[in-house]
Amino acid sequence: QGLLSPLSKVPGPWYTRFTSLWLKYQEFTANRRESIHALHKKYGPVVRLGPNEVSFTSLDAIKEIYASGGSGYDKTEFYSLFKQFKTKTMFSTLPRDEHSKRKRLFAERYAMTNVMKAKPLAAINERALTFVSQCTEAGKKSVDVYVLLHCYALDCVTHFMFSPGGLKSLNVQKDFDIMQELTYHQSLQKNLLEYYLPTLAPYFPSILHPRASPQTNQYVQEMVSQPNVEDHTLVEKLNRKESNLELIQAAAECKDHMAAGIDTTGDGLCFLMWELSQPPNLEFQTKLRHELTTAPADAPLDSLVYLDAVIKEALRVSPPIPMSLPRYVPLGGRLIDKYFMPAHTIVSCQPYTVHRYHEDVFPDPDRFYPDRWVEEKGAAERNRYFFSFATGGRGCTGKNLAMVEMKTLLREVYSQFQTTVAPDMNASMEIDDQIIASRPKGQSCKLIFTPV
Ligand code: HEM
Repeated sequence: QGLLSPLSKVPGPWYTRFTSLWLKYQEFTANRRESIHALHKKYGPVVRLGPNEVSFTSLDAIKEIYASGGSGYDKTEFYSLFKQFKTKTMFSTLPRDEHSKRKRLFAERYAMTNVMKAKPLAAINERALTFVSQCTEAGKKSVDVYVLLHCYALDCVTHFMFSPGGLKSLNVQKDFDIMQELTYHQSLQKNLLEYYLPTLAPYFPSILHPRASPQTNQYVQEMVSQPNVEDHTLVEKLNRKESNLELIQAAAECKDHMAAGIDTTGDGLCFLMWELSQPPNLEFQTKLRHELTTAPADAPLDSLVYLDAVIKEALRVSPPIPMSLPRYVPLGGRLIDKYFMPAHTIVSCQPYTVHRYHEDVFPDPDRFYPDRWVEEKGAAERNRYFFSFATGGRGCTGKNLAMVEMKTLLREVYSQFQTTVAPDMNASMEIDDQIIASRPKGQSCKLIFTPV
């Protein structure tokens, strides 16, 4: 099969024709993303990862895999790992038709017009001010922003879904416990075992099962049956009769969005503030502060172009979901980047590599350099290659919410403070891969906030 397969023309190490053991080894040792990236550097824009798996980097491949026909190809069983309360959610629905029915429920809630309504905005603003007051209170002492940013992201997303029942983990201990339950866990290998041995998984001893999150489960279940929720919230929509969801399905969706919204936004902001606090990058902070302090107080978030550039650059260099987003080639097979892929081949692109491979689009790609986003020349091309939120019908539902959360917080912080790396910061900020997302390895990022 190795030599006769239509995939035999795809470049890659010889052993990938015969076995997927190499790839599985990289996955279990949390090295999948880096090793795929190294293969692309050695073999080019298309590489074979295993007998039935190929990785791509080009814009044509991205469009074909993730956006052809609107939602691109079906997801693989990998996504079944992301069920909640043993129930399928929009994210873990594999076939595209079934997915688009469910998606219709969410589109209006996550649209910018809903996110920007007075009530959801007021909740985000209030949380950003609480974040800032904690930085002020710390005075000259260091602040662990890794912790606070996860609290901020959790508080914002739960307010959006459940107001008035949103969490206040930034300043309420029992809510903080929920943030901890969701953030500090190590389930990569356990999730992979469940993925590769699905028939044995029910018989695993409990130590091999991914983490449980009892406090979160209880909170979400209480929130979905909460009376008198505000009009803009997600749960208000999910609980409508015409939405046709059982209570457990609504709870599963909400828990999924909570999980999707905490580490991504939290880690994205954390990598961003860490980058901005590096001594050579303080000049970018100065430019950002200039934009924020010279703009009128009521300037719309979208008019702050340098703020947008800083966020895009942070999400480009350290995408919170940096790893392959696997899909199946549909019946009949498809031609992708001139290679014929038979039906059911697993194909993917990984944001980490998409953002680094094309040096004509992103010169000096490992460097954090926000100014590249404000250059007019090449702007359309850069935006086309920006893949942190994926693309097409299965791209990030929460993108608008995440952008508004990030912009609101950064506007508050960088118009009032300069941040620098704290002398007692010794945790690693290396990208540490989880099952699909990543996080800073040391799970701590200490900065000093100096009022300006
Ligand atoms: C900086 C922050 C964020 C980043 C970088 C991000 C990134 C992504 C990416 C790359 C995907 C596609 C994953 C795949 O195809 O496997 C995705 C999907 C998704 N995201 Fe986000 N996300 C962020 C914030 C959020 C927030 C705040 C929410 C919700 C409140 C959210 C909810 C979702 C949902 C529900 C999906 C599944 C969409 C579907 O299956 O149709 N995300 N996100």
